Amino acid sequence: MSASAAAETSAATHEPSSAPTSPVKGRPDLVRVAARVVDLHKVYGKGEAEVRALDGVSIDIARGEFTAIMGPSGSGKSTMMHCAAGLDGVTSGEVYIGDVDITRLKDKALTTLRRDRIGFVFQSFNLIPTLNAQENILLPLAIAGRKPDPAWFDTVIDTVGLRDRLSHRPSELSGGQQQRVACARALVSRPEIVFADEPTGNLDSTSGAEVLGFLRRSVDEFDQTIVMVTHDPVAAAHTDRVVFLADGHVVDEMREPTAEKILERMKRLDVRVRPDSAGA
Ligand SMILES: Nc1ncnc2c1ncn2[C@@H]1O[C@H](COP(=O)(O)OP(=O)(O)OP(=O)(O)O)[C@@H](O)[C@H]1O
Repeated sequence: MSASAAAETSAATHEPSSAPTSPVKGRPDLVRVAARVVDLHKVYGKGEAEVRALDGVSIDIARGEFTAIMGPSGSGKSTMMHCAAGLDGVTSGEVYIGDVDITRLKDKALTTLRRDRIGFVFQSFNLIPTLNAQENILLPLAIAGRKPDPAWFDTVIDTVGLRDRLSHRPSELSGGQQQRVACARALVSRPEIVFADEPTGNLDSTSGAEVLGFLRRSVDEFDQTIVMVTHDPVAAAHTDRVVFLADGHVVDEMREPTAEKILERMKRLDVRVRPDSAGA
């Protein structure tokens, strides 16, 4: 995705995240759920080249929780996140953001929903090189024709610790600082949910810990909902809940995760996926 497209999809209203909480008719359970995928299937290719990347995945993402999606390489993590965030179409199944099944939306409505209700953080930051940090952070709101809430902007800037870097361009910032700009950009519009795809994948452990600390604070202090795809058990240990995928299926989940417990679980998944490594 281009940086501008990423910025556009990050744009959102600055209404608080409580926006659309009315239950789907007959589905009062959806009130507590920020996002939900139901029996999701995603098939790439045809015939001999067919890959069943997701094979009946159902996950509820509770409001105000930090959820990690983990699993071996090729297990379907990125596909799941892209389908859940409306960046990719599904083969079958339902995907709810709040109470809206986004698989039923036409392109324009889907683009608007992504812009107004979802924040994105990508591994590669996706900042606009010619804009300074403040302009990057505010770009999605500018594209949406909205003004930032000054008090909320201040809160976000202080939380990510970027106050003295606002006039710097991305090339003048460290990787960790750039990712904090990207996090601020995702959060300044108060989206209902933030999807983060390997947000610490390009960072050293210190910068990664800073970014994860910030994401954690945004959940604890601002009631943000975050879904993060990661390979890193240390990163996933910052979350409330880890959902494990293998071969396009949800195979387990863990609450109050620790890096040790996650590592142990991942080892068993790797053995399942690659039986040859069982004795290794
Ligand atoms: N555009 C595509 N066309 C064909 N196959 C694809 C495509 N995208 C993904 N796949 C396949 O779908 C399966 C799931 O891929 P996905 O990228 O979701 O896995 P992942 O768990 O995110 O992997 P990784 O940890 O390596 O990033 C893999 O077998 C992959 O090769």
